[in-house]
Amino acid sequence: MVEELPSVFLVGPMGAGKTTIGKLLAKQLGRTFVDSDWYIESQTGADIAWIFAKEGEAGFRERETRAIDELTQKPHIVLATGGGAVMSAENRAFLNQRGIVVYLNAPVDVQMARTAKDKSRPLLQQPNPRQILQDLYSTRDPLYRQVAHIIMPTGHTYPRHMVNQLLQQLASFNISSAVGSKKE
Ligand SMILES: Nc1ncnc2c1ncn2[C@@H]1O[C@H](COP(=O)(O)OP(=O)(O)OP(=O)(O)O)[C@@H](O)[C@H]1O
Ligand SMILES: O=C(O)C1=C[C@@H](O)[C@@H](O)[C@H](O)C1
Ligand SMILES: [Mg+2]
Repeated sequence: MVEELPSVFLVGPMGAGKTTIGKLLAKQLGRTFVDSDWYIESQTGADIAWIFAKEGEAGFRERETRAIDELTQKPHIVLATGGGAVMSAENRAFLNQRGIVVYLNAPVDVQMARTAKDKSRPLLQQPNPRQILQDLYSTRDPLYRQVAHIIMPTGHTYPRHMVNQLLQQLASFNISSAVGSKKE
């Protein structure tokens, strides 16, 4: 972990709000926001659906580990990770040891509602996405918890309110807002 300016890494399932919250949090902290899914797409020159179709999930995971290794070495950023990033022990060590990890935790019903219309997540393009989200949650929830320094439920809270709550928790890790947290 970089002592002076630790980065904040957001983990959690698809639809938990990592990208949404991450962007707002970075703005409040005056930091650069990076999304590992977007970074992988920009490095590859192709979207995630294309990578899964051409290289399989295994190919995507190799790219993801390279991206997580690289991005977790950057100080002073807010990083939103892909929903499956915690599946690799190597990624978990990079995340847990190099910054403050926040687990954004949303119930499966909420994940379902938030991801239903978006076709960009290849793992959910199946006849029963709810079951897939449920199965992924069962496998991954213990791993998100294992790697996290802070756990925040996101299911029923507006993004701006979530960010204010998160800023309060991050203060105890010496991470503070550059522009001050706004009241709802
Ligand atoms: N706290 C919230 N309240 C209401 N809607 C939200 C909240 N957080 C996110 N959303 C909405 O849910 C959808 C999914 O959010 P987002 O893309 O941020 O999830 P994610 O965790 O980054 O997912 P993925 O792992 O697939 O990248 C978006 O349409 C976003 O606007
Ligand atoms: O939960 C997952 O395994 C994934 C989540 C997304 O963020 C992307 O990283 C990709 O669609 C895989
Ligand atoms: Mg995202």
